[in-house]
Amino acid sequence: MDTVPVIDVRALVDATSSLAARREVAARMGVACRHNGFFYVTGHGVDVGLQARLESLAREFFARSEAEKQSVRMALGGRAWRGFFPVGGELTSGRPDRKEGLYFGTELSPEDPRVLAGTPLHGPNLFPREPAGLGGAVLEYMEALTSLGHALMSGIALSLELEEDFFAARYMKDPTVLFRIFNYPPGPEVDGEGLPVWGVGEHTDYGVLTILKQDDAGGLQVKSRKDGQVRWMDAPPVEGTFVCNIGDMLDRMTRGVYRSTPHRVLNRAGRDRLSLPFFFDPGWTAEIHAIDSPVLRDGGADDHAERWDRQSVHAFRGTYGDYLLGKVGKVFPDLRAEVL
Ligand SMILES: O=C(O)CCC(=O)C(=O)O
Ligand SMILES: [Fe+2]
Repeated sequence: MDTVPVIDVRALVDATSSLAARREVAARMGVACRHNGFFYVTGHGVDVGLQARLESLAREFFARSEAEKQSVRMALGGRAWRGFFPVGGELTSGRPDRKEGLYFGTELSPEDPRVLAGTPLHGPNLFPREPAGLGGAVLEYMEALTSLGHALMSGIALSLELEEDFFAARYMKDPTVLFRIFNYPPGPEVDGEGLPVWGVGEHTDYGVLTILKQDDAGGLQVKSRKDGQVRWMDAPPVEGTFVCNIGDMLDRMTRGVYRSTPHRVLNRAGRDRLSLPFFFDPGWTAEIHAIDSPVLRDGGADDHAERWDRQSVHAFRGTYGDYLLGKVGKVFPDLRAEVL
């Protein structure tokens, strides 16, 4: 399998589908998850008009002046960790990425007990005043993608011979939802010292499932292993699809049978690249455990020596909130000191 497979997930989204049809989709997802952990989805039912509106409003935002964009800078979002960061502001893999972005998450009122208690990454969003419709479109999109996330997780549960609501019941009753909009400006592929300048450096995602909308610029690459050889393969834009990939927590839960696969971005299009990753992850206080299932008895080998961060997800004990905080603190070192 040298390309990222395209899977029609209509049966998972459609409440009237047969169990046999859902199992068939799940089986395809299972193959993709055991292989590279990446697949495209079609038949997802997310409104095309909403996607187009969001994309165009996002482009409008990034085209504004730095000063306007800074009016919603992340430091103003405080512990909720929301808002704008400029190009070079995020260090995914220890070095500054060539991207700017907006961070969003579940909209919580300042009176929510978790916000009152000062829980990091919880709070109201920091929406720009202009373009005026952006905040509303983001909320609508997050709601649509949350439904899709539940549908896809039911497929992943079936693929592991678990109850369809396994993840919904145990981990995602109150999922941690983070949503980002990134703009990758064009630029030279190497810096003054000849080192590559990534849009996003090599990394794995932290949670369970990422659902990514990318524009037509391309540049996303997935690390693949074949006969012991590492190869970077392209995950090019495919009209009407989302790219899905699994994160560290599903790797942990499946004992490494479903691997969180490293990926990176290099914008070679010579123009801006827009991408919108949606992270559908376990509840903040959910304790992450390996799933007890015959299918997962012979888990994959511990891979920490080969991982980009040299950490073992299998040695991790704690809640998803603990895991996530450890990671975000590293990618925004300045902000960490300021707001956490
Ligand atoms: O922009 C992309 O295509 C990928 C972004 C990504 O990997 C991430 O945000 O975790
Ligand atoms: Fe990622």
